[in-house]
Amino acid sequence: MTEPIIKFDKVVKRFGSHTVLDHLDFEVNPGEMVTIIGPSGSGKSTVLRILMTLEQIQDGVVTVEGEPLWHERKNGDLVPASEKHLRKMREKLGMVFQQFNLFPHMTVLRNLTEAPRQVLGLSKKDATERAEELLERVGLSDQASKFPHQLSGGQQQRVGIARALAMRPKIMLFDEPTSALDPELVGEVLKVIRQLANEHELTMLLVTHEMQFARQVSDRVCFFDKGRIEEQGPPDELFTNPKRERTREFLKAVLDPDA
Ligand SMILES: Nc1ncnc2c1ncn2[C@@H]1O[C@H](COP(=O)(O)OP(=O)(O)OP(=O)(O)O)[C@@H](O)[C@H]1O
Repeated sequence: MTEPIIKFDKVVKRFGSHTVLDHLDFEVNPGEMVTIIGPSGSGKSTVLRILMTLEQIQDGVVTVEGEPLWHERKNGDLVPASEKHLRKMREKLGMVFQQFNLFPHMTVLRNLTEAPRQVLGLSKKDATERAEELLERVGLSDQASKFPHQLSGGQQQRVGIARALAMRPKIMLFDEPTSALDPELVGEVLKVIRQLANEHELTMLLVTHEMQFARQVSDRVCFFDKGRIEEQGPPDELFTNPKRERTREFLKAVLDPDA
């Protein structure tokens, strides 16, 4: 049996007295494309932020490629992770944010070369070659010398995807990557994500409100509610024949809001 590349084992996440993830068990297999859907506040983004080490957990264990993320093994025990361990683990993951989060004062090319040079120690030539190849993949070869504010939202988000890919992560996390975009710009970003999913080289975890897209590209859809997975399965099953009442209510509300 394949070992999961991501595993949440009874993970608890609280903000003050508010429990956002309640003993969450969740696994993703290598090369899998998993979409997380669910109501606002159900903890979807928190799952990604924990994986990106942007949020700490209060209980349970998260493992990435079989190694604990927030802990280190010392003499057979799990102890809180050092900054060095977190840095090493973080290199396995890339994240694309809702608000793009590009460096505003750097050109598109520099946005892509900065981390590979600073963090991975690539030469300027190698980082530039890698960046140019990625810009071609996301259809932005002619925009390399522009600054982010000179691009449309859809183009900025494609730079955001290329920038995350420039670090050659094994896992890509997408946090509602199209929700800040004008409707006519959503398609160009989904097209790039679809290409990546079709290549099957990366493990991908996508939080989205784009239900049709989730249905088309995912290997598995997880419906989150109140910090737990209420239901999960292949998209055709979950969308056409949801087993849980809560899933049915949610899908009805988002797919047929006027009914
Ligand atoms: N830094 C924080 N401090 C306090 N509460 C937070 C913080 N971040 C998130 N929360 C709370 O945690 C809960 C889950 O947030 P999360 O962003 O994971 O939800 P979500 O399912 O992604 O929702 P949405 O679809 O609206 O983005 C929410 O109730 C939110 O208010």
